[in-house]
Amino acid sequence: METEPPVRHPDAPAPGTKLGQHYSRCFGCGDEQPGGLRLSATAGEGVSLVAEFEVTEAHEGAPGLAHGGLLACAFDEALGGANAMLRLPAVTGHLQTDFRRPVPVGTRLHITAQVDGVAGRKIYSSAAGRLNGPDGQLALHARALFVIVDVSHFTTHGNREQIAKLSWDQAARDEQLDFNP
Ligand SMILES: CCCCCCCC/C=C\CCCCCCCC(=O)SCCNC(=O)CCNC(=O)[C@H](O)C(C)(C)COP(=O)(O)OP(=O)(O)OC[C@H]1O[C@@H](n2cnc3c(N)ncnc32)[C@H](O)[C@@H]1OP(=O)(O)O
Repeated sequence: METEPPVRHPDAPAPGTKLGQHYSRCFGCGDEQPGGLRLSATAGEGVSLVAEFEVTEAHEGAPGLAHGGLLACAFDEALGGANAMLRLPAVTGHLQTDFRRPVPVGTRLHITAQVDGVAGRKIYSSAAGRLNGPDGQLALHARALFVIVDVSHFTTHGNREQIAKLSWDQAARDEQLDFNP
């Protein structure tokens, strides 16, 4: 697949900037979603970000170990967040996750996610997850395809009442929807 290198948007948050939640009820990053992952993300260099979350008992699959689907969710969130550096609304079309090491409850999972290339509406991304910090053991690797969508994707298919409750500051900036942040 021929891709163009991703171009960091001039208004993308500077590297090191903590990214806000894009939606308070988001299972990945929202603080009003009980049992959610509460992933916190920081803008990285280029078109990338760094994200972390604490694996708790709410995330168990086997006793004392994280559920694989929840770990995939964390990657979906982190990879989706990396699109904020392009400042383009996009949704996950395809997500594949390699589980290389078990992730125990109590781990702080450290995720680096980056956009690798863009082809028309298609955004190709990858991410790695390490145990308890940037130099920790590699536990997961993921690749994803995101598809750039119009805002009407959310207004047509989403819940209009919940969308209407979003404040303008949260929903838009510079006459564009503000996707994280
Ligand atoms: C006032 C408004 C306020 C709004 C507030 C919003 C707040 C929220 C803020 C920010 C959101 C960020 C949220 C982050 C959360 C993490 C991300 C998620 O979990 S997203 C949820 C999971 N994903 C879905 O639900 C997608 C469901 N799928 C679809 O809707 C469609 O299939 C879609 C949009 C992905 C594509 O549909 P098409 O009809 O637009 O386009 P086609 O032509 O089918 O695909 C375009 C290209 O992509 C390829 N493609 C699509 N899916 C593919 C796949 N699975 N594998 C390979 N290629 C695929 C196609 O082959 C095509 O390629 P060729 O242009 O022909 O080269």
